[in-house]
Amino acid sequence: MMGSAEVDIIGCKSVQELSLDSENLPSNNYIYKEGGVGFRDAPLPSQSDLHIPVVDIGKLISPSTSQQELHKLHSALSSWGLFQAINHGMTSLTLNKVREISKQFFELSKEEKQKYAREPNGIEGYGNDVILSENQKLDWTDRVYLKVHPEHQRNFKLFPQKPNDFRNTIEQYTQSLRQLYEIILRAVAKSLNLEEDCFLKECGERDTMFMRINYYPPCPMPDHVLGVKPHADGSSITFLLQDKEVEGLQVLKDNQWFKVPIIPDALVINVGDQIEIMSNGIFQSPVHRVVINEEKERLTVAMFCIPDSEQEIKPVDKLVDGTKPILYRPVKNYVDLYFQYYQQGKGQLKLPKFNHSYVQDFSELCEMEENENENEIKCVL
Ligand SMILES: O=C(O)CCC(=O)C(=O)O
Ligand SMILES: [Fe+2]
Repeated sequence: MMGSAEVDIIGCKSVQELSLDSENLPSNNYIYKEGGVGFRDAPLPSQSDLHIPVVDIGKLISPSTSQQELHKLHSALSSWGLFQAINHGMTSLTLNKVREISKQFFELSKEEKQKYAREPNGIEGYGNDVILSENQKLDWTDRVYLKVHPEHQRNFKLFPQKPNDFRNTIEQYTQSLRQLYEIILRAVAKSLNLEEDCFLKECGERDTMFMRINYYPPCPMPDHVLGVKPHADGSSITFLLQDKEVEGLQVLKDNQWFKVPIIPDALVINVGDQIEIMSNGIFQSPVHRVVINEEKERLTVAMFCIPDSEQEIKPVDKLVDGTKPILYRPVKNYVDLYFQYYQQGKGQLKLPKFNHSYVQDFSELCEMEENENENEIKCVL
C-alpha cells in the first residue's frame, strides 16, 4: 500500500495540474491499454433505434397525465435504470448558476482550492482518488464532495467560500432536489403499484444527500483514460446535472455502451443499488462510465440520495412472492461497503444476492469491514 514513490507523487497532484503538464503523458495508473477507439465511439441510443427515455415531471404529478407518465417511468427504469427528467421545476438560469459556481471553483488558485482539501482519512472536501495500492486504476477527475442534507450535518469548513455565491446556490439547489427526490421516490413506488410513501419510509428518516462536483480536465490520451471507471451508484437514486456542451457519460445496456445525450435543461436520474435491492431487482442500477475529451474540460454535478445508514435495506414484501423469489439479502450501511470496494479498484460491488456466487463476495466484504474497523479504510470522494 502507498509504497511506491510514483504513487505518492501522483497522489499529491490534482488531475487539473497533471493536465497542464503537456510534457508528460498520464502515468500508467490512468491508462487502460485495452481502451482503443471503442472508448469514445459508443453510439447514441437514437442511432440504434433505442432511446434514453425522457420523463416529464410536470405530467408525472398532474392527475390527468400521471398514469401515462408513470408508465413511461416504469418502462425507463426497467429497461435502462435511468431517464432524463424535463419540466422538473428548475429554470435554465438556476441550472446554469450551479454549473457556473462549480466551474469558478475549479478556476481558483491551487492554494484557495486546497483550503477545502479532503483530510487524509476524510471523505468530504476537494480532492481526487484516494490511492490505496500501486496498481489501482485512477479516474481522470478532480472533485468536490460535500454532505448537503440534512442542513445541520453540513461541514461548513469544507464548503468553498469562493465564489461568493457558492453556498447560497448550493443551498437552493439542494432544496429543489430535495423536493424532486420525494416526487421521484413516490412515483417509483406508484409505478410498481406500491403505497406511494413505501420507498421513502424504507429509506428512513435520517437519509442524507451528498453532492459531488466532477471536474474532468482535457486529456491527451482520451482513448485510453477514463474520467470515471465503470460503476453503478450506491445510492437510492442519483441526480446528475450534465455539462451543457461536452458529452462524456455512457451507460451499459445489453453489454453495449451508449452515450447519454445532452439535454441542457434536463437532469439525468438513475436508480442506485439500494433501489435495486428494495425493488427486488425489477429496477436495476445501471453501470455507467465517463470518457474524456482531448481539448475540452467537462463539468458535472451529481447528487446522491443515501438511505439512513441504520435502516435495514431489503426487498419490499409486496415484491416478493411465489413467482418472484427474494433476490437480495438485507443490508445496512451499504454505502460504506461500497466505497471500500470501489476504492480498492475492484470495480463494481456485487450486490448482496441470495442463491448466487455474489453472496460469498459480500460476506467477505462484511468480514473485511469488521476486521478493519481499527484500521479504517476511508474513502473517496
Ligand atoms: O460525470 C458524469 O457524467 C457521471 C459521474 C458519475 O457517474 C458519478 O459521479 O457517480
Ligand atoms: Fe455514477
